[in-house]
Amino acid sequence: MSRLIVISNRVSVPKAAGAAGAQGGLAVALNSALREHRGIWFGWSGQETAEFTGHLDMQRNDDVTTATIDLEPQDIDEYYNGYANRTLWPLFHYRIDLTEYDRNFGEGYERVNERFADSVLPLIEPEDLVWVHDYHLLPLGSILRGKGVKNRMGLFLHTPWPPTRLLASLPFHERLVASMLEYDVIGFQTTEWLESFMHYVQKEMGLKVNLDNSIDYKGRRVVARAFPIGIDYAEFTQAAASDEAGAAYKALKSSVRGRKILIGVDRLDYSKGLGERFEGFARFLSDHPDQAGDAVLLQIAPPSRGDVASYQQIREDLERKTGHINGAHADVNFVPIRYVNRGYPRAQLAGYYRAADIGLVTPLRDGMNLVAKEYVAAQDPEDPGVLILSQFAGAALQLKDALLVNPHSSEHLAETIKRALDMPLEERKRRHSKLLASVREEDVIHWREQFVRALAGKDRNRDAGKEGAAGDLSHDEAA
Ligand SMILES: O=P(O)(O)OC[C@H]1O[C@H](O[C@H]2O[C@H](CO)[C@@H](O)[C@H](O)[C@H]2O)[C@H](O)[C@@H](O)[C@@H]1O
Ligand SMILES: O=c1ccn([C@@H]2O[C@H](COP(=O)(O)OP(=O)(O)O)[C@@H](O)[C@H]2O)c(=O)[nH]1
Repeated sequence: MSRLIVISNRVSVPKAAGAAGAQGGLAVALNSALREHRGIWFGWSGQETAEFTGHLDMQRNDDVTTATIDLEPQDIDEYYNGYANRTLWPLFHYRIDLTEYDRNFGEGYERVNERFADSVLPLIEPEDLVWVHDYHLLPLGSILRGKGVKNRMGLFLHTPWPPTRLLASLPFHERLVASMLEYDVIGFQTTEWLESFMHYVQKEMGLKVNLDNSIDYKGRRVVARAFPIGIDYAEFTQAAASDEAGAAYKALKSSVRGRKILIGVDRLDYSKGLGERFEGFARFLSDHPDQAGDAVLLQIAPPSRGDVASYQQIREDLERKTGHINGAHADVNFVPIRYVNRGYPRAQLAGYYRAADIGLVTPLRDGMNLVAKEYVAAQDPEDPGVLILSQFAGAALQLKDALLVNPHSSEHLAETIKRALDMPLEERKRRHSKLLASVREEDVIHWREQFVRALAGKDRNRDAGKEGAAGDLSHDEAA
């Protein structure tokens, strides 16, 4: 088995994982994938240093070797807070109103990608498979090729890929996409994002997409496919069975005194649709005064990317909105929205998920959304809660037995909350067993195996026409 060199913006040391609580889905997924492979996980330490030195901090924990570098403040500003999270993140989540273009961000992004390439280069051996993650590092493969790396290299994008007309608003978009075509494999979460990418390369670059999902570019062949990420089902269900989960379950249940519980768990990010969710819940409270005192929404929202103005803004907006809704609907011994700005370890989350009658996962746009899958995995199959899921989350393409909603419509959200609260046990069980089968089978191990197999070049030509393959598309007409 070839060694894996995994490269992502952030590296999370496994010992700390779970305890920190505020980590996103990427860290959760990669920790578990790396435990299975010999190899190295390389990226930014999350720390800053006065001046960039390129010093590699190597550590081995829990069978995962990590190699991290510190970045200097200008790098963090221009690359992470700048081009990654003020330009690409909003654009990739269809928010061109929030997308900022600044020449310095672009330069910082390229400089940090160069720094990543120079630092990881000595760690790459000839037979290694190189697996790069996410929008922070789109040009890394092309920079490594320029430095002589001949290894098989793949990119997996954890976010959506935007429609061509939106992407065309990004200065130098052609150069960015052309750099991605230096990878051997490009993976997306869903066929929807894959179709948008294929549309771009055909319409903007005039390239032909072959029937086996490949694109021929400058004498090389690149395969693009959908690989929907999953949760570490075995690890998660073990955490869900722990004493910590049991204690969290009991504490939450007893605190609501017999009321129904709705739960949301999201990084504090405008893409997660928290404001719209609160509006939908408020509408439910107004439309159903008879049930209004019987339901509590617990929203866990650890702060994220707090140096970026749009994240400061969403935090302020949500504080105002929560205060307003609670002011209008609270009683002396009852507050309808419990809004908590901190992260929790996953075992504790598992207990909260299980205690909740409804999982409210309503992003306006999301690459996948692992919280939706964790909510399903945490339920009691004999008395499961109901998952309400945004039609715009990548997860909606797999979790079709959830109650799918349009998160922009407070009316639709309110009606769906009512429907979920009134849903008979038999229907809850029927829906849950189908959701559970998908979450259990399409787990993170399946995701990793599928991607690594494609990266190793073992399934070329094999997947045309399968679910998730570009063979699903009409190549000239994909939108
Ligand atoms: O590292 P941060 O800036 O704190 O952000 C956390 C992660 O957020 C994003 O997660 C995405 O990956 C998930 C797993 O594939 C997916 O379920 C979710 O829909 C995505 O939003 C981001 O893409 C990661 O790079 C960040 O680490
Ligand atoms: O307090 C928290 C909030 C979230 N998470 C984890 O962070 C991940 C969020 O992943 P998701 O794909 O839903 O969204 P992302 O944050 O990556 O956009 C999930 O595994 C959550 O269990 C956590 O451990 N503690």
